[in-house]
Amino acid sequence: MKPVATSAATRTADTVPLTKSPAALLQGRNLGLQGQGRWIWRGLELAMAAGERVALTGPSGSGKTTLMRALAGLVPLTEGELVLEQRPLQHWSMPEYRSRIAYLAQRPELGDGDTVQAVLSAPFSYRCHRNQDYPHSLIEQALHQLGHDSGFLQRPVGTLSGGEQQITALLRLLALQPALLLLDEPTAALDPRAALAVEQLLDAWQRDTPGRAWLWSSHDSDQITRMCARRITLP
Ligand SMILES: Nc1ncnc2c1ncn2[C@@H]1O[C@H](COP(=O)(O)OP(=O)(O)OP(=O)(O)O)[C@@H](O)[C@H]1O
Repeated sequence: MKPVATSAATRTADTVPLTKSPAALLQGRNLGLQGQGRWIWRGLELAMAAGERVALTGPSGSGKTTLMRALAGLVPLTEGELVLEQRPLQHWSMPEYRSRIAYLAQRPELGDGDTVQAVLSAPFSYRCHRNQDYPHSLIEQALHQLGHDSGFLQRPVGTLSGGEQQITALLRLLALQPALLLLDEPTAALDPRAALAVEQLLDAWQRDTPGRAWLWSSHDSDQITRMCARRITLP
């Protein structure tokens, strides 16, 4: 894993040259994002292979959240190109792209009127997921692993704690079986025991199907060591 050289004016990240590899999952070339008249990051080169567990680290304000949002297609890049599974971003429909690469926000939006069950099953009514069935047993099993019974599914999301909202958002992503998870401080709102349960759940999710990968942002260096094999660091 050799860092790709960039000019002195640009930021660098740990990269792997993957252009021709059939296992290439996500590649970002010369990525740059401008916000309010300044570059948040620029000249980023990054690559992830199928099956990789990668950490995204860097000081507060270095742009980890904005990078994840850009990789997820939620924020348009100012410069650069994204290639997912050998296909440039512009050749994907956004719903299809977002079903392959899923972003878990630090403070996810769930609405406040619906139950957990309604939030989890809503994406399956979208056209892009019409060929997928809602995975009842996967969700039941995951809930059990996280220490909740099926009564959790009937809770109105407006009554959930921050940690419970994070868990609900994570389950919503896992139900759609993406290839790449972008996890933005996924356990920040959880107590240590619940955080460990989420780590175990994600570990099992990743091992379950070859090729599943994640990019995991956390300020907890012990967690990064447990959950990631290499890191991309923003300066
Ligand atoms: N939409 C936006 N427009 C302009 N600037 C933005 C926008 N979103 C974020 N920023 C700025 O980009 C910088 C990076 O923010 P970001 O939240 O990505 O950092 P971070 O590394 O995730 O921080 P933390 O570790 O504290 O969560 C900050 O200075 C932030 O104010």
